[in-house]
Amino acid sequence: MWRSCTSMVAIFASPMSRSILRASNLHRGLATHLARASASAAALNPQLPPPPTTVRSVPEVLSDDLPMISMDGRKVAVGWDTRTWSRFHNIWLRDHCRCPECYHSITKQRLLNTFEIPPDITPTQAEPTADGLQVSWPSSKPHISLYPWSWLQQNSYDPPLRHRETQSEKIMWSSKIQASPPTITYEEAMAEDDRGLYKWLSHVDHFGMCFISGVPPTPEATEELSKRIGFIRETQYGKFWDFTSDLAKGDTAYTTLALGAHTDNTYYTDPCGLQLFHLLSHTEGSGGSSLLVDGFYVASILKELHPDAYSILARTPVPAHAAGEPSALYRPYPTSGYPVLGHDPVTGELIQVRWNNDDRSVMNNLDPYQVEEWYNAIRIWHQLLTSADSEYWVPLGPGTAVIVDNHRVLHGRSAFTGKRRMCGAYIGVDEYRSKLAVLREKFASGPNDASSPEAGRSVWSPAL
Ligand SMILES: C[N+](C)(C)CCCC[C@H](N)C(=O)O
Ligand SMILES: O=C(O)CCC(=O)C(=O)O
Repeated sequence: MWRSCTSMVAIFASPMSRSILRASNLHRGLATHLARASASAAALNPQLPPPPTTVRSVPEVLSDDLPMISMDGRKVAVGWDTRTWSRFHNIWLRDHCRCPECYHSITKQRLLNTFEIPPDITPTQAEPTADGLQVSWPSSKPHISLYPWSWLQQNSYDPPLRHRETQSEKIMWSSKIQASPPTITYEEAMAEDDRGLYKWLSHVDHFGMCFISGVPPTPEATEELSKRIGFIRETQYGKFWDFTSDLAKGDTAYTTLALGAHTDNTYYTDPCGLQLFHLLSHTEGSGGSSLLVDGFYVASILKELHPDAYSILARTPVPAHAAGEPSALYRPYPTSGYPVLGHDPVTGELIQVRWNNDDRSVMNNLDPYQVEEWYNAIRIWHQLLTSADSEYWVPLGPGTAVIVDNHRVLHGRSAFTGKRRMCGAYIGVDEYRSKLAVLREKFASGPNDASSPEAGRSVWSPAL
């Protein structure tokens, strides 16, 4: 039902965007159109990171068919097959020795003093063994390092053999996702074996959001649910929030006004990673429906249809502030802010959307020759964000919470009347990603991960 390619796939796309995507055959096409568009965007604007690099895959090493090894004085080359060799600098290999003398097996910290390695260090021997590449180093007392084959393949840099941090599959969505939104039950999320928690965070990782049904309609239960992921991030709004339209805090969220699609915390250097909402009650009035928009989906359409607009949004920093509380005046550092579309400097992939037009400060860093171009770009961005194809309107209610990836999915609400009580919490992006990484170790570690529940995290874990 859902298809994916290496990094992003548009699903639940509507006719307009689907025709674009179908034109180039979804599987390959999306990756192609994203790569092509990022290549064109990068060509337009050198400040953009390079488009995603292509990587080769190599055969798994079998004990009866060990790689070839050669040395040239500065590097050790490993021949995976006749066509594919990886070259590792001697100093790089010595620096990455993970024997108990060089690397703390519990804390996973380097013990070796990198700066005592002679710049021209050269192995006395490098040979293939069933367990990996064994390198003997010259020293007053012999030092032997062993590098597992899978670790060398994972960390090959000349050439790159696979994405170091394989970008997990992002399943992009339009308003069509209302037919079958990612959902888990409260029981699953709270189950102590963490399988449901892993399912929950996997949905968030793939979709950028997930509903939780069957949540007891209380702030206490909602807070406990939030804490299943990690500690709640406290801000000027408090820790766990339980709010209504009383301007208890100096922000329009604490009014009855409509809020357009936005991401929170654009005024922080480090916007929160996740945001959980649970509508506890709404009486004596109407409206207050919730809005969700997949910022990655909209950005992929912007890139395809308006690469110049994408490019200027990817490179123009946007200042922001939270100044409604007398005791607080938040601005990001540097105060010039960050672009609407943030990219991984290594892979060139889109990794963050930062957009809140209400919280935006004075645009006093614009290139005078690009002022109208920037406004044209945000106008197109806004048009795409607010199209019927993009907007997923969902009336929340007691018992159903929703969590969103605040780096990808924009949220908002329609104006309302009456008494409306919303509660929720922020979770930091690193707390979210750490919990997901630990759950992946527990439930999805592959044969090469070298970690195990019994032995614990290996010093060769691909995450280190
Ligand atoms: C979530 N909570 C109601 C506590 C605060 C909302 C803050 C909204 C702020 N304008 C922003 O976009 O970050
Ligand atoms: O009240 C709502 O439904 C959402 C409020 C909001 O957008 C926010 O708190 O960031």
